[in-house]
Formats: sequence, C-alpha cells, structure tokens
Amino acid sequence: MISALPADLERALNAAAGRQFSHLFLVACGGSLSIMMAGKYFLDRHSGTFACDIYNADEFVCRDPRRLGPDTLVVLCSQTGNTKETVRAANHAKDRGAMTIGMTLDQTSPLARAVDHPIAYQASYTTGKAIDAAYSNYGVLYMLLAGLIDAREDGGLTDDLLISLSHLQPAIERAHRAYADRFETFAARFAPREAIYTLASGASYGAAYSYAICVLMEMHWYDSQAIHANEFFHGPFEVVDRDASFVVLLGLDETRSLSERARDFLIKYGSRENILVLDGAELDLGGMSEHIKPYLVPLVFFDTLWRFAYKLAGLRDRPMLEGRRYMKKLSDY
Ligand SMILES: N[C@@H]1[C@@H](O)[C@H](O)[C@@H](COP(=O)(O)O)O[C@@H]1O
Repeated sequence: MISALPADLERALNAAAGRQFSHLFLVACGGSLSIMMAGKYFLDRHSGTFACDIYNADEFVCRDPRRLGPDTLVVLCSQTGNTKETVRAANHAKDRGAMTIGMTLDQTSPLARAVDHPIAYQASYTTGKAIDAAYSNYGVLYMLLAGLIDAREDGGLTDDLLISLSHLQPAIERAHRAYADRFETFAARFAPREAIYTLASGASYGAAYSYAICVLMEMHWYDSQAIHANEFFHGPFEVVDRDASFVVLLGLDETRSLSERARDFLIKYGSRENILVLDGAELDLGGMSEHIKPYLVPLVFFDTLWRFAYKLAGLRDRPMLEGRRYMKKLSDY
C-alpha cells in the first residue's frame, strides 16, 4: 500500500504552500500534454480555490497569457526532459516570475535543470522497464494536484488517491487479460485499414488524444484523430459508414453519457465489428475509491491500448518506436 508521497513531490508541495498562487498552468507537448488534459479534469472537479489552463508548450510561450506572473504556478512535463519547446516554456515561465515544477524521467535533463522543482516519474513505454503505474506520469501528476488542492481545501483527496493508486497496477494486469481476445480479433480487422479514429470525453479524452497522435499516427502512420464524443456530432460523424473504424473509450466520469451517445450512433450507422469499445464499467477496479476510479480508468485504457498497438504493429510489419521518419531522426526543424 502506498502511504506517502514521493520525497521530491513533497518538497515541491512544501515550496508551493509558501506561495499564494492564483492560477495553475499545465504545459507540455504530445503524450506529455495528453496527461495534462486528465489533470485539468481532476482539478475542475475538485479545486474550488484555483483554476487551471493547459497549453502546448510553444503556444504557451507565444500566447504569453497575461495572467502568467509571480502568483502563478506552472507544471511542465517532458518524458525525456529534452523537448525544446517545453524547456523554453519553463524558462519563459521563470522569466515571468512564476514558480515552476517539472516532471521528467531524467533528473539531469534540460527540463530538470530549468525548473525550480524537478519531480521524477516512471515510464515503461519508452524504457521497456516494468513499472508500477502509480508512479507513472498520470499517477505522479494526480498526486501533485491532489496535494495542491488538499493544502488549500483539506478534501482528503491525497489519502483516497494513494489507496486507489495502490490498486492500479493489478487492475491494469487484469484488464490486459480481459481484453486479450478482443484485441486479437480487432487487430486483424484494423490492421489493413487506412484510418482509425479514437473517441472519448472527460477524463479519458487525453488518452484518446495521445493514442491518436502519438501512437496511431506517429508509430503506424494511420490517418487518425482524437474526436471528442460530443464534437463528433458537429462534423466528424459524416465519415461514418460500415467500413469506418473507431476506438471508443467509455470512461466512468460525469461525461460518460456523451461517449455512450456517440457509441450508440456508431453501432447503429457503422458496423459493430469496426467499433472497438473499451468500457470502464467492465473493468475490475477492486480496492479503488469510487470517486477516484474515473481518473484512473484512462491509465488502464492507455496501457492496454498500447499493447493493442503492438498487435497491430505485428500484423502491419511496423517497428513502432523505431519506425519514425522524422522524430529523433531530424534535428533541423
Ligand atoms: N510522440 C511523442 C510523445 O510521446 C512525447 O510525449 C512528446 C514530447 O516528448 P517529451 O515527453 O519527451 O517531452 O513528443 C512526441 O509528441
């Protein structure tokens, strides 16, 4: 059972407690940006004393929100700690007098050196090392946000979160087993397709965003997009026909009905065999607190979908991480 926050995170929280910040900015790029979307959902639901915005790192620098200043806190995330836009955003925030916290795997990286308070987390996607998902990017971000909220509102969020995170990794392992046959079947159907869309809402939208742009596009070169479950009805649903392929993430948060409506439309006007539905309600999340479950479901979705991506890769003869043409191959862009 996890009973305490990691020491580096605790130090950052103590430093934040000494600053009466009025606003929080969550800043990153790509997959690291996607976790901020879930973080904002968590904050929107629980924080009554400060609000937050999320920004792509370069947009943050160029837009330069007028509110950014000494009474703001900026949380950045970069897995490698090398993403130049994110490092630039950290420096920009510091120039404006904001307090900065940077989440990264590498505590010697440019991001770790640029921020006031670096915080470590674990990742298996890029390192291949097995981890406890409690200490993944999502897990550590939620710990940080719960700590920030509890420091002002004493909602007991951190205790509930830590108990729930203790049960996350076993829930992920169970989900892998539960989805194995479904993924086998859908991988064979989706592998030859040109386009796959991923649809979600609320706390799960970030997982859909990351899956669409960082996995299906970046690793597989599919035509792909994350579609918000209600925005779906404001344009994208015109692509639906019997051949259209969709991944639908049905979360457990307050926006679930939005995704259910889109799923029902897809099943009615598309073809059920091309709609891969992952439903938080079918997961065994034993041990987790009811009100924390909705925030942890996206981690289960993303972890299991990552395995689905490898199944597709096997059938499509794609090398996943090593198959990029531009990222980490070119530097002059
Ligand atoms: N597809 C990758 C993402 O997976 C990664 O998150 C992002 C930023 O990288 P980093 O997290 O190292 O800053 O770059 C790309 O978008």
